[in-house]
Amino acid sequence: MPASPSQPPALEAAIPAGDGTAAVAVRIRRLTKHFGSGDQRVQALAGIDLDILAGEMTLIVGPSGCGKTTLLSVVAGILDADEGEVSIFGSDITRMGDRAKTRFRSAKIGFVFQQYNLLPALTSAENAAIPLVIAGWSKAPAVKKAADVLASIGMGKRINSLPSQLSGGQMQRVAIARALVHEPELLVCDEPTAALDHETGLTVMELLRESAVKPDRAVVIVTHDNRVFQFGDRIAHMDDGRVVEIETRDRGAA
Ligand SMILES: Nc1ncnc2c1ncn2[C@@H]1O[C@H](COP(=O)(O)OP(=O)(O)OP(=O)(O)O)[C@@H](O)[C@H]1O
Repeated sequence: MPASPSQPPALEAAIPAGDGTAAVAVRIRRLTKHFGSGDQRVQALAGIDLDILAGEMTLIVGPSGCGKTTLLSVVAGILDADEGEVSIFGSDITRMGDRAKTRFRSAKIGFVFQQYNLLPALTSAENAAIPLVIAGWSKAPAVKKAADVLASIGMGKRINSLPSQLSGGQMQRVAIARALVHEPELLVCDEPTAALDHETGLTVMELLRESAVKPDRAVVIVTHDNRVFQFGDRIAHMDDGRVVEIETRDRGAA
């Protein structure tokens, strides 16, 4: 169980040592972030130290308001931290200017959200092709590659469907294809199963493990859903803006 927030563990306890073989994909040190000021001031991140390893799925869990989404947003370069370091495969995004960060984010990071955020007038393949078009690909090869990714995740018969013709689980598959199409080094997911029924949520987590966990890529998932904890290699428990415990799952024995 997570430690009590009144008894924060020693810094070393919050940093997984790993077995020395896995590369650190995301190195987070002394990360702080607050919102508001005066009476309204909220310390959302109170000094996060965490290593996220390549080749693993790391889950970030904890009670509502503990800072999970804030942490994910800073790691994804969507939100600026107050202080601290976030190095993604060696590049410290907290030191980048806005334009460099936007470029870095488009090239290196894929996103999956609770709401699928698909464009309603575009087909599955066109939606999934968006990161490639943003990266400068012309439409035909981008849609072709997106269709191949969709086919690889069981959506081959749905490449020409509009979002309104898809179930929630199918829309989330399209969102996963869109997140993976440009082969990002880091995949971040915010509550990817929250809008899905239990069975579909498990299928989406299995799909994320199969398609996204690779030796040279890291996957980070914020979730409330304790039914999907079994899919994580590492579970970082947060409370009150801190990482209070890291659980390691031996998936080889699972
Ligand atoms: N834009 C904002 N303005 C003001 N306060 C904010 C903002 N975003 C988050 N907070 C506050 O920061 C704290 C951490 O919020 P955050 O959304 O990161 O928590 P969470 O663990 O993701 O919560 P949940 O599980 O409910 O989504 C909370 O107290 C929240 O009210």
